[in-house]
Amino acid sequence: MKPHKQIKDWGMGLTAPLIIAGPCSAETPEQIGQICKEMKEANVVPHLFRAGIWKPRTRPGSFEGVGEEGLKWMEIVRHHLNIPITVEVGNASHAELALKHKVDVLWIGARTTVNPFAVQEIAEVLRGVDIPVMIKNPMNPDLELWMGALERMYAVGIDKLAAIHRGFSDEYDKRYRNKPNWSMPIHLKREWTGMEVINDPSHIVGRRDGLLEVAQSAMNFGLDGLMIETHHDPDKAWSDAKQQVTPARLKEMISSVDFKTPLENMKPDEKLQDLRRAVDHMDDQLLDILQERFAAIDQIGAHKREHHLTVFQSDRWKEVMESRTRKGVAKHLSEKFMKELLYCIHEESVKRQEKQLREAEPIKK
Ligand SMILES: C=C(O[C@@H]1C=C(C(=O)O)C=C[C@H]1O)C(=O)O
Repeated sequence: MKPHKQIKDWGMGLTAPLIIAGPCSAETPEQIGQICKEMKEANVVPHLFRAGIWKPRTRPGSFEGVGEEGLKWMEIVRHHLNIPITVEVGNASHAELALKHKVDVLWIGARTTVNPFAVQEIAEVLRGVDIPVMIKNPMNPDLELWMGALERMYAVGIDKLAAIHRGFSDEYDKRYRNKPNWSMPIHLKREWTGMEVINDPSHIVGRRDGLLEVAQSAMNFGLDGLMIETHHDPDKAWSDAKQQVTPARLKEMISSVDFKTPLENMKPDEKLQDLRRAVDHMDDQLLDILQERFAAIDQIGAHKREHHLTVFQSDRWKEVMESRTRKGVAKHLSEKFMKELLYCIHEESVKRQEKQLREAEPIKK
């Protein structure tokens, strides 16, 4: 597959870390004008201005966005700040209207990403159009669905792509509106080389406090930008009042975040090179040990075949799991990590042994 175009190649003078800010919803032309004015005064002009035009609300009856009219107000942003604009599109007609009003960048929200029909319909409208699209993670932590939406865009010729991590709904963990799952963006970056992932702390936290902490974690993990909902009078906002910040606060936040450098295009220094050589050596040792362990597992498998024993032995497995987890925890490895590691090793052991049995004794008909 030919590589997609990263933010720096979108032809808009943008670079990562990308800062996207603007209100949850466009409300009135005055509101958009006031936010722009305060951004300018606070000297915090984002790279990309966001505004929700159509709001997917959980239940009908609350403010559902101003619709097409709001797209006309985006001219106000161009006039005051002269920066590109991004809006969310949730269906084909939104996409048509956004193109008609020359929106610069589109994003697809979490509630749309979960639905391949809707994503495909939007993709059909965008077929052959040169416009960047950002895809928010689906509501549930399903990497395939997230990748699928990016692939649907890529398949119709949209090669200017980025993803947005906005967290996942979690009915038990009330610390967050949408709990971050840092493994997901990292996994996406591993699966799709060069895919940039913007972080959306506003939807993750759902409140003003705690935004900075999440934004910093995103930068520590190596994410590629921040989308922060910004309103001149957050408490009076027509949607998401609790999580929006003023332009002045946005400025403080952006100044306090420590934007880290990805090493990708730089030569690591001597110290890092030495430490990585040590890690390379230890990984080789780990592999040698694993090879020896699986050789022993194979011998146990041969013994089981001879004595007609099942491969899975629950008592032994329980003992292995409990004792190794205890030892690992004593060595400051987390219990979760120990369990996942041991599950993975055990799964491979029983699969190898079962294959041994199957191949040694083909089923006779
Ligand atoms: C190796 C064995 O087979 C399986 C694999 C185990 C392991 O990987 O440690 C433990 C128990 C069994 O489910 C065994 O029975 O000892």
